Amino acid sequence: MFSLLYGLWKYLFSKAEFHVLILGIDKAGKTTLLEKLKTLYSDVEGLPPDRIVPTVGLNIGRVEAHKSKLIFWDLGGQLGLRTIWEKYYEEAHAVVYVVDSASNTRFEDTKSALEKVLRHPDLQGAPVLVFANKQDLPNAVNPEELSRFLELKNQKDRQSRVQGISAYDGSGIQEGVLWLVEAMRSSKRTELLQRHAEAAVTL
Ligand SMILES: Nc1nc2c(ncn2[C@@H]2O[C@H](COP(=O)(O)OP(=O)(O)OP(=O)(O)O)[C@@H](O)[C@H]2O)c(=O)[nH]1
Ligand SMILES: [Mg+2]
Repeated sequence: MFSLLYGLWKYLFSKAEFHVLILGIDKAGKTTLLEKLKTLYSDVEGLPPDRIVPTVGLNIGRVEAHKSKLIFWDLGGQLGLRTIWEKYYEEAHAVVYVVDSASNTRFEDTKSALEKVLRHPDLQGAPVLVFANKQDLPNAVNPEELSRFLELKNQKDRQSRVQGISAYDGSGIQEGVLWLVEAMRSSKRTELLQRHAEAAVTL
């Protein structure tokens, strides 16, 4: 009886928890974004951009947004560090892929790294939100153009969206996060991860 009531209580009142991977090649602005997310969605003031260094390990940010707990994992994007990304795929509900919209010489690199991420079987069905970052720069490519270049429309088994943002001034971030939470709430992958978690508790 207790477990039934506890289950009902949990269902009604506990907040859904989602793991979100922040990926993208080096210097895209992933850690700057993570720190901005902390400022926007938690009591903790994130680090200012001039105190952020290239990521070698893992940065974690826990925030609450739209009645959900979001745990962001930010990994390093340097070529030699990208092999670590896949260790986190299995447990991720979704991917935020950050692109430096003002660095067109690196668009091919960013596109092939993204394609590799989305091809991986451990990320099957995971919604992907591309943040076209650095929109504050005058030479930034707009999100529509970037979307055409990345050919995300070809993604049949997942929800995807490209959103223009600036991790400096925060513009566009909340709009993107709202989309992401809704996408995760309705995705089959979330159901699957939930079933895995329940099975692990029963064992
Ligand atoms: N103009 C502008 N610069 C940005 C923005 N976001 C990040 N940057 C700058 O871009 C550079 C790289 O930012 P990081 O956040 O360290 O990039 P990263 O993707 O975490 O890089 P790695 O950790 O090496 O993978 C820094 O000089 C930032 O200040 C932005 O929205 N606008
Ligand atoms: Mg970083």
